[in-house]
This record gives sequence, structure tokens and C-alpha cells, in this order.
Amino acid sequence: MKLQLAIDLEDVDGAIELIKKTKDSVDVFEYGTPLVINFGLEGFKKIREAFPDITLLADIKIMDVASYEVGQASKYGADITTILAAAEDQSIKDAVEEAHKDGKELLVDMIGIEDVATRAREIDAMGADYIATHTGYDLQALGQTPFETFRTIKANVKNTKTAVAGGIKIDTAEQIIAEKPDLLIVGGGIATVDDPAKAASEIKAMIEKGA
Ligand SMILES: O=C(CO)[C@H](O)[C@H](O)COP(=O)(O)O
Repeated sequence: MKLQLAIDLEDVDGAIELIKKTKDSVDVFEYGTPLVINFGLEGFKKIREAFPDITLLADIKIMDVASYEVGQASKYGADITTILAAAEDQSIKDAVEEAHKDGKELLVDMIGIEDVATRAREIDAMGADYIATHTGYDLQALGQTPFETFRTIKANVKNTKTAVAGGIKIDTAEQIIAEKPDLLIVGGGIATVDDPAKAASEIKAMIEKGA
């Protein structure tokens, strides 16, 4: 199981500082969608230049023009790119093909999908690397969590690695680690606490204990 740190609420320099602090405990760094919106792939490139060797995910949440957008993310240095499960099947298949052509990975984000069991089985047949259960900020604000949905999705995939995101914090990490996702995605639970390095290292230790 790998730990991914989602960096959403920083500017590019803030993201670089956060990566420096947490580098020893984090396996994958996510250039979050707010950074994509505010600073684009040029901001992503600055992070790649600062850290040539880290694994970087571009959370660009593709919906269309999938080959082109995956290709751009790869060109700017992404190891993993995201597409929405709500996109057309053709877009997801194109995205898989484009990512794999460059030796990169694709994560399919299930945010907003209602029939998660059916869509998880469909996505599982398309050859993506990860399928992510994701409770977004707007539903987290209503008290929702990704735990139940994660169980359903995991039970419906055979080939694709599973990821989970959505308000996971130090005090809920153990519960989800027990469900054995392949990728545990934590944003605010590391990035917005007083000591991000300590939070990242504690969650990493939980993973190592529980994995
Ligand atoms: O993709 C995202 C928002 O769309 C976030 O990166 C993801 O939800 C993880 O962050 P947090 O742990 O703070 O919920």
C-alpha cells in the first residue's frame, strides 16, 4: 500500500515546501485540482524540476479530449494522470492507451458516480491502473465519508488497483488501511495540520504496520 499526499490548498512554492517536509514518508505527490486550475501544468513543471525523482500525479480530472490531455500531463512530467469515471468509455480507453504508451499510469476517479458497482466493473475491464473511491469536499461538508463506497468498489474489481480519498485523517486512517486499498490518498489530513511531516510519518507507519 502506498501513501499519496494530495496538495490542494497551496501555491507552487507552498507545494514545494510541503514536499520537502514530507518526502521521507510519502510515495506519491498529487498536484491537486486547485493547483491545476490556478497554476496549470507550468506550475506542475516547476515541481517536477525541483524534484526530478519523486512520483507525481497530475489531478487534472479529464472529461474529454483524453489522449491529448494525458499526453500533455506526461509531457510536463506526470507519472500518473487522472480521468473521471463519468467520462465516455472511449475517452477512458484512449487515456489508458496514451498513458501506457509513455510508460505512465492512469487513475480513474469515481467521484459523482451513483451506481458504483456497475461502473467499477466496467472500468475494471478498460485496463486503467487505479480506480479511486472519492468523496469530494462538497459531500465531506455534509458528513459523508468514502469507507462504505470503497468496500463496494473493491468488491467489484479484479484487475485494477484500488485507491481511496476523501477527508481521511490520522484518526480515520487505520479504519481504511484495514480495508487494504493499494493507494491511500490523504490531503488536508497531512497538508493542513500543524506538523505535516509528523502526520505523514504517522500514517506511513500505520500503513507499514497494517499492510
Ligand atoms: O481530489 C481532491 C479534491 O477533489 C482531494 O485531493 C482529495 O479529496 C484528497 O484530499 P482530502 O484528504 O483533503 O479530502
